[in-house]
Order: sequence, then structure tokens, then C-alpha cells
Amino acid sequence: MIEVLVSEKLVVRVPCAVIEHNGKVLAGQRSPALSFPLKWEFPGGKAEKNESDEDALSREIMEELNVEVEIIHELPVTSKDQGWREIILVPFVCRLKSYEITLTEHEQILWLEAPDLPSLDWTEADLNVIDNYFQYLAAKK
Ligand SMILES: Nc1nc2c([nH]c(=O)n2[C@@H]2O[C@H](COP(=O)(O)OP(=O)(O)OP(=O)(O)O)[C@@H](O)[C@H]2O)c(=O)[nH]1
Repeated sequence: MIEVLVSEKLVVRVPCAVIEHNGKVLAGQRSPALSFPLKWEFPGGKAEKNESDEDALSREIMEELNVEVEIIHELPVTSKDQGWREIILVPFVCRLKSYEITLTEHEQILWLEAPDLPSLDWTEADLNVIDNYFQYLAAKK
């Protein structure tokens, strides 16, 4: 009998924040020292075992930007197959609850008006997030 080894793909759940403030949206540029160097992303990161998406989001945003956020709306989950693993992005539209941002991981952040978001070089999964964010904005009008 031939045995087939099927390796399970790693599935990584990544809550992230589309942070709105004064009519603009925050984009973060990944550090040159990390995976996907210098790509743009929405701040956030991998949820830990037994951690809710919301708790992971708050923790990651505090770790990366040193601010508190309030969730306004959950956007559709989007996934990206990276070959050896699958990233499940769980995006939340948020507003700031505190305002003194201190960067601990990102190379830089930019505040952009929504229509300008696609001008940056995003990680692939984020293109879906941006589309879904545009749909959310259109539905609010
Ligand atoms: N926070 C965040 N991560 C994203 C986005 N899009 C996307 O593909 N990712 C990927 O999701 C993973 C989040 O991991 P992380 O922020 O907790 O940790 P990390 O940079 O050390 O990641 P790594 O596992 O690739 O080394 C990264 O690989 C990142 O590239 C996004 O919009 N926000």
C-alpha cells in the first residue's frame, strides 16, 4: 500500500484595524527587517491561541501604535494563500480612543483619504480589504 503524507497547511488568523480619524485612514508600512518588507498593511497581527479577534486587535494595536481603538464595524474576512500557510485577515473599521501614536514596529504610517489608499504597495490580501472598505463606505452614503 502506498502511503500519502498530507501535511496540514498552517492557518493564521490576523485581526487588523482600518483606523479612521478626521476623515482619513491609517496605513502602516512594514519594517524592512520583517517579512513582506516595506509593504503597506493595516496594523494588527496574529491572534494567540484562545484569544478573541477583538482582544488580539486591541493588544496588537497597543503593542504597535500605543493607542486604544474602538471597533465601529467588522468588514468581511478575507484569506490569502501564501503557499506554506493561509492568512485569514479579519479587518475591523475602528476609531481612535487615544491619540498619541508611538510607532514600535512600523517603518512609518500615513493618514490617507480613502480614495488614495490603492496608491500604496499593499500586501496582496489587503487589496480585498480595501475593496470591502470602499463597499462599506458606499453603503453608508
Ligand atoms: N497586520 C497585518 N498583517 C497582514 C496584513 N496583510 C497581510 O498579509 N498580513 C500578514 O499577516 C501576518 C501578520 O503577522 P504579524 O504582524 O503578527 O507578525 P509578523 O510581521 O512577524 O509576521 P510573519 O509571520 O510574516 O513573520 C504577516 O505575515 C503579514 O504580512 C495586514 O493588513 N495587516
